[in-house]
Amino acid sequence: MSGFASIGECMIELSGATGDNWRMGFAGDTFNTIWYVRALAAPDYPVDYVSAFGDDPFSVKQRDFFAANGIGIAASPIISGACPGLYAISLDGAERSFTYWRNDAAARKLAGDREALAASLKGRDIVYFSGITLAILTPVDRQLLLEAVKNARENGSKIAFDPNYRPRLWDNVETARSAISQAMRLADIALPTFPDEKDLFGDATPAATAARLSALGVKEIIVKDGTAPALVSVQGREDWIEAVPANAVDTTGAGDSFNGAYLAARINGLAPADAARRAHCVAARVVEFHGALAPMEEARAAFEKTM
Ligand SMILES: O=C(O)C(=O)C[C@H](O)[C@H](O)CO
Repeated sequence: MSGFASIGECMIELSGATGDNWRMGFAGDTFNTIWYVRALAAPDYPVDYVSAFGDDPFSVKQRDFFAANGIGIAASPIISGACPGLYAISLDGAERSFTYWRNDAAARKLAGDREALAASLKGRDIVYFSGITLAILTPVDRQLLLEAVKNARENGSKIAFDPNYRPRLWDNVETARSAISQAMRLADIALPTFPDEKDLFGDATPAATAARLSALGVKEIIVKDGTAPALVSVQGREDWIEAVPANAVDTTGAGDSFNGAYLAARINGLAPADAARRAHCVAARVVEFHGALAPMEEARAAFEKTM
């Protein structure tokens, strides 16, 4: 087994507006996470972003960007005539909100080719996906994806999952609850954010989130809570890991970078509580940049900083 696969949608991102001038980049929750895994795991550790792509000039630029940064696309299909989705970041102070243009994005077809999906997930140490990955799929494709993840797990991959609840992407709360719980039953590592879990499941505290996920069978649970301490709950042991102060300008990607740094640290052999400490350091640096992706060398410097 070797390598990390992250499944989902990478969009065109508009961030850091000065007046009407926007900076264009590429981002999307599961892509943001693989970006930080790429930055922080060993340089020869294979990482692939599993999605579906278009063939217009922006799709070509997107794939060139991945390749230039050492991120493969495994057997992801390239769909003729399709193009990527787009989102723009609005800021209220450093707090972000998103406007999306993504209904026809190529990524919505990521589970359409079962053989390609199975090939992309084959032999991975870790397969990662999120509630956004589930939300963008049709109900039929959502089940195909969950089946592919289940097969990967049965074949020895560890499954990591972040519910990353975005109410606007779901038809209704019941569907979101059911799909996200189904995914959690397949997860070895859960990386939820407390306010999302409170909204969706009514959890009263991060400890209640950890207890609910543990009852679903998850063994390694990290409950993020913004600038409050993260709860690391692993087989009965609980550690609360303090966040790191930051001069935040844009909180986009904070949770995703936490996940990427956490998973990279675990891949590099660190224990869960130490991995969460590193993850907080990286997330605190990421929010000091506009957009979801901080330069890899900045993430590395934050990750290596002596604690
Ligand atoms: O909201 C989404 O679907 C995105 O993927 C955009 C952002 O990059 C992501 O939410 C940040 O966590």
